[in-house]
Amino acid sequence: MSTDKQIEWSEVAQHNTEEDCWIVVNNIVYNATSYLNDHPGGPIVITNRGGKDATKKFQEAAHSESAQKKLQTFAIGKIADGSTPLPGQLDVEGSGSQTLVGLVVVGIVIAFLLYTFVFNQNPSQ
Ligand code: HEM
Repeated sequence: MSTDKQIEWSEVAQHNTEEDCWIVVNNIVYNATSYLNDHPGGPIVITNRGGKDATKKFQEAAHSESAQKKLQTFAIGKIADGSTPLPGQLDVEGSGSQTLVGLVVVGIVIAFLLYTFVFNQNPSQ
């Protein structure tokens, strides 16, 4: 399908349901609605990114070449020149900082366990 049409991020944001699900991968806009129930990874991973950028998630899933070709068949346009994503629409910073929070929590738990069971044994018992 043609990708000449220019689409604003604000327009993409409105297509974020199971009945009407657009995602963006590398600044190309895809209408994934008809594919949701055929997706081998399930519909939810796609609808989670509905109305948003899905570039990072799509790459993280290490999709095959045929999956990339399949994706191209759903192209409906590209992000308009100069259009800026709304807050939370990009697929970059959010998950990175969540990973960091997760690591800090795991670190605190390990430090607590070490302190309780290794360093804090009472010698008088
Ligand atoms: C219209 C967009 C998409 C198409 C056409 C597509 C296509 C496919 C295809 C054909 C497979 C089977 C394996 C392969 O050939 O690589 C697959 C698997 C998978 N996809 Fe997608 N995908 C899309 C979007 C997404 C998105 C946005 C995510 C994540 C947010 C995702 C996550 C996955 C995962 C996790 C699997 C592995 C499932 C498994 O092996 O159990 N996909 N996808």
